[in-house]
Amino acid sequence: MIEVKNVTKKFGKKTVLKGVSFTAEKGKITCLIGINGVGKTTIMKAIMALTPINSGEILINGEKIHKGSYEKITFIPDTITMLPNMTIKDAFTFMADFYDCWNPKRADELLQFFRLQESDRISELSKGNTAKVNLILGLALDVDFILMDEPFSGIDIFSREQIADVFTSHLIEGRGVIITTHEINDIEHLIDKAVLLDNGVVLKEFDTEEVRENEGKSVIDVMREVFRA
Ligand SMILES: Nc1ncnc2c1ncn2[C@@H]1O[C@H](COP(=O)(O)OP(=O)(O)OP(=O)(O)O)[C@@H](O)[C@H]1O
Repeated sequence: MIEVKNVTKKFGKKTVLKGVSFTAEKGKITCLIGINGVGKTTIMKAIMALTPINSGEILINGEKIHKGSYEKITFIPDTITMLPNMTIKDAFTFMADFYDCWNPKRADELLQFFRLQESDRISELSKGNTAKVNLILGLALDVDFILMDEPFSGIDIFSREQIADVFTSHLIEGRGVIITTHEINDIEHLIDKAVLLDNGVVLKEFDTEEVRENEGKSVIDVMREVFRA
């Protein structure tokens, strides 16, 4: 489980996270939802210890993040980190050299799933295909938790649908996923937990199935209630 406990984060004088708490479980998809600039990426970076926090605590399977945690958790940013002149094959080789937990079989399976070729050059990929390669590089790591920053941002409907299909496939099963989005429509039916954020504060954290069954409400219904209150 990932536990984010009362985390605050300042950039200069600006407090961006104001006591953020929530949990994300293994085997579930947790979605951080909020408009641009509310602090979603900052939370992801804080979980990965890529940005220092001012107070609070973040635990991964009960432990503070340390060097060894990077074999348990990975972060897929919203831009690709590979060099543009690399082919997908080069990127896979780089990942295999760098990470002990790289799973080449799953990488190939994902490549087929997205109908991409190993010889495709990163610089020549469309925006949608770049997002897919980025996703493959994260999903092919055998880790417990996968953090994805805006995986659906700025890509066409068919690519979005294909990426959504991955979320319901065996390629993700059993792992904990945290996604950020400001656009819930495509993934509403996929997520197990929603964390509604505004201005560095968690307004509501809820189990989507529970709310659907007990209150007959969709995630969007709850968002309307909370964000428009
Ligand atoms: N390195 C930084 N230095 C100063 N301010 C920063 C830095 N990184 C983020 N911020 C500020 O922190 C706030 C939250 O940014 P963050 O990127 O976490 O938001 P977000 O919810 O992910 O937004 P988006 O949906 O646009 O990606 C913004 O006001 C942003 O300008």
